[in-house]
Amino acid sequence: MTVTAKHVGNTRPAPDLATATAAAATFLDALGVDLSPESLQETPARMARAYADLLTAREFKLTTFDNDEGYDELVMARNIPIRSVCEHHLLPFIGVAHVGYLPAARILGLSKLARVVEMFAHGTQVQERLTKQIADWLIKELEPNGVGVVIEAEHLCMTLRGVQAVGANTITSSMLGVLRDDARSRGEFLAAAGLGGR
Ligand SMILES: Nc1nc2c(ncn2[C@@H]2O[C@H](COP(=O)(O)OP(=O)(O)OP(=O)(O)O)[C@@H](O)[C@H]2O)c(=O)[nH]1
Ligand SMILES: [Zn+2]
Repeated sequence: MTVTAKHVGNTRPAPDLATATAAAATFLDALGVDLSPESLQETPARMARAYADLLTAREFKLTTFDNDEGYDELVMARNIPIRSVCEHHLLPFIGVAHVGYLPAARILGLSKLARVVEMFAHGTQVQERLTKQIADWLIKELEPNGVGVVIEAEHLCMTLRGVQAVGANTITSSMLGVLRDDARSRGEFLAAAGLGGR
């Protein structure tokens, strides 16, 4: 199965770069940014491309394999990079995701954990929703015995501007199935995520 933005509920049309470039020029001009120096002339177009890049997910092939060995312990990818933009300020939030699951009938190609994260991160997001969407999607598509997702991220809207809480980061988690209900499995997952058992 090829996973496209539509499969993860994103039905936005493809970016219209010409309109976005014109709008970026108007926006910067209204903020008093002088676009006349040669080095800034391409800036509205760069800005449009940069935001289009942040908001457009890459499709991928969801490769799963039969769990021939009956492997039923935790499979976990740690420190998957996250780059997303907050829906309130359109400023990036960046950090890492730790994603794990307890296999049942199928196991997932390992890179696909990072690809699922990337797919949901491309768009306007809040960290809580991003965390839950990744976990819910994996439960539905892979039907494992459990899923855990932890995200640790710095929100630039909170560290560069506004309250300017430099160094603050936010941790969210979503645990489903056995990883939610069984204290030992949950503790093992959270310890592997660097959060200690809880
Ligand atoms: N829950 C949640 N809040 C977020 C996330 N990203 C940004 N925010 C918050 O969204 C809120 C928007 O608050 P507003 O009061 O409308 O905006 P603001 O006046 O710019 O707020 P300040 O950032 O406090 O200056 C802020 O508290 C942000 O920190 C996120 O992923 N999850
Ligand atoms: Zn924000």
